[in-house]
Amino acid sequence: MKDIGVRTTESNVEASQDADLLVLAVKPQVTKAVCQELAGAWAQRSTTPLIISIAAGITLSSMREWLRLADGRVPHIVRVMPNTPALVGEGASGLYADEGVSSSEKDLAAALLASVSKATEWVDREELIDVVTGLSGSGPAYFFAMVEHLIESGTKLGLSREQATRLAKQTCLGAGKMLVESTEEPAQLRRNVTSPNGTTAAALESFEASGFNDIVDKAVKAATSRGEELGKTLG
Ligand SMILES: NC(=O)C1=CN([C@@H]2O[C@H](COP(=O)(O)OP(=O)(O)OC[C@H]3O[C@@H](n4cnc5c(N)ncnc54)[C@H](OP(=O)(O)O)[C@@H]3O)[C@@H](O)[C@H]2O)C=CC1
Ligand SMILES: O=C(O)[C@@H]1CCC=N1
Repeated sequence: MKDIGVRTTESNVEASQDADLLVLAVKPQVTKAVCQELAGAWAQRSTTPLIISIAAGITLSSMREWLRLADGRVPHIVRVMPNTPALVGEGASGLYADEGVSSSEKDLAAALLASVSKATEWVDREELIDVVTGLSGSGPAYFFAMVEHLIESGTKLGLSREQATRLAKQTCLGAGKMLVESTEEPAQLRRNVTSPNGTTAAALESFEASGFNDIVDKAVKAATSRGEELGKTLG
């Protein structure tokens, strides 16, 4: 971290001491304890940092309660939901802030997320952050699972694992690139691959017969509901 000028510490209090902005990136189960630790340490500060929380499910009202200072002041909080492709500068992120957050604070949060995200979407109701979590927060894992299964299928049908891996990964990357670079809708891109009575049609009919749409719908709902549940049980 020294070569990029970042100071590190294992103390939350020390890390937050002079901060104007604090990214709260601990697990939902740890968020309450960390917030309370910080609020206790900030009693003497004249200003508090802007908090950007990435914790799945944890609501603004819970965090406000935990971060409330002894004199009643409450730091401003923006809830965001990034995803792991942020690690390669290709993140997709959702953000929510209510009326207590100023427009310059919102701009700061959006700029931070935009530095690692290609899609940065504000939502206008807090509960939609759970939907963003179910779609794009958890979403990379859905595509990784799909690629894992494509590799297994290709291997079972006779390709070497290495060949199947290279073909599946590049197919995912190529399809992703077309999705973001093409002016055509995803459905049209799908139709372009699907020759009448051809191989793609056979695969898509198999997907449909296995209830593919329902599988995706249920999975996104399951992740969204889990976010809501985390908020209720840990709040
Ligand atoms: N994983 C993902 O794709 C996404 C995760 N999120 C959210 O990000 C948060 C972190 O998730 P994830 O990165 O998967 O979890 P990890 O367990 O990988 O990371 C949690 C981090 O918190 C640190 N930590 C644990 N306890 C404390 C503490 N008391 N004070 C300070 N730091 C602490 C851990 O350090 P150590 O390892 O030393 O214990 C670790 O570095 C969650 O709230 C999750 O909902 C949001 C979007 C996407
Ligand atoms: O699985 C999780 O709970 C976190 C939130 C979004 C992605 N990973």
